[in-house]
Amino acid sequence: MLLQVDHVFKSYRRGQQVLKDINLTVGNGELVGLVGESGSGKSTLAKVIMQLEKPNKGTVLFQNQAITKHNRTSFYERCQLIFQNATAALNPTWTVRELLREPLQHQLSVNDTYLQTMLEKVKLPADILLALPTELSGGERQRVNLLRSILIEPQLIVCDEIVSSLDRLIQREIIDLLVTLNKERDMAILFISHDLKAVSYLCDRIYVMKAGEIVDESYKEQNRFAFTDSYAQRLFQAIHHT
Ligand SMILES: Nc1ncnc2c1ncn2[C@@H]1O[C@H](COP(=O)(O)OP(=O)(O)OP(=O)(O)O)[C@@H](O)[C@H]1O
Repeated sequence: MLLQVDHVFKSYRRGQQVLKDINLTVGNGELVGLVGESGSGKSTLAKVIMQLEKPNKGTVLFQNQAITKHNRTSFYERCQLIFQNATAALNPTWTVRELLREPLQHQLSVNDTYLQTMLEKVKLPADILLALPTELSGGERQRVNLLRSILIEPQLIVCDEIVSSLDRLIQREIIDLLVTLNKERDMAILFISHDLKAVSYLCDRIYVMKAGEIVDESYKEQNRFAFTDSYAQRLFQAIHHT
C-alpha cells in the first residue's frame, strides 16, 4: 500500500475530537477523493498525513513504513502537499524560474529546456519563467504551484481544495492535468475537496467524512458511486440535480 492512515485520532488544544478513528488508504497510482462539509476535519487529516500535525493516536504509513523523523525527508521526496492558497505558497519576491528551481536544488541537470518542457505540460507559456507570482492570474499561480510539486516526481500528491477558488473552466483544466499526470507517471492523488462534482469526475474511489469520522466509501462503477450511508447518499443526490 502506498499510503495508509491507521486508526488516527486528533484533537487540538481546545479538546474537541477533530479526527475520530480514521482509516484510509491510497494505492499505487490510485485517484482517491475525500469529501465532507466545512469543518469535518479534511484539512486536519491532510496535515496529519503530511506530518504537519501530530495525531494523538494512530499511525500514518507510507509504502508500509511508519513515517518517523528519520525517514521524513525521503517521505517528502515521494509525497507532496498542494493546498488551496497558491499565493501564500509562493514566495512573492522570487521569479517563476526561481520558484521552480528551488525544489530541485540538488539536481544540477535542471536547465531552462527541462523547465520549458514541463511548463508546456501544464500549459504555461515559456516567458512566464521571468514573471513574479503577483503578475500571474489565480489559475496560472495554481499551475506554477502544482508544477513545483510535481517536478520532483512524487508518487503521491495530496491536494487540499486546490481548485475551489478557481472558475469552472480553469478547474476543469487543472483536473484534466491531474488525470494526465496520473496516467503518464502513475502518480497517485488524494484529492480533498468539498466540490462533489470535481471529486466525482476525477476520482475512482471516494471517502465521505462527517464530523471527524469517515462514514462511507465507494468505488466508481459505470461512472457513478453507490453510497450506503444516508448522509453520503444525500450529499451525492444533490449533485445529480444541479
Ligand atoms: N490549528 C487548529 N487549532 C484548533 N482547532 C482547529 C485547528 N485547525 C482546525 N481546527 C478545528 O478543527 C475542525 C476541523 O477543521 P478542518 O480545517 O480540518 O476542517 P475541513 O473539513 O478541512 O474544513 P474546510 O472545508 O472548511 O477547510 C474545525 O472545528 C476547526 O475549527
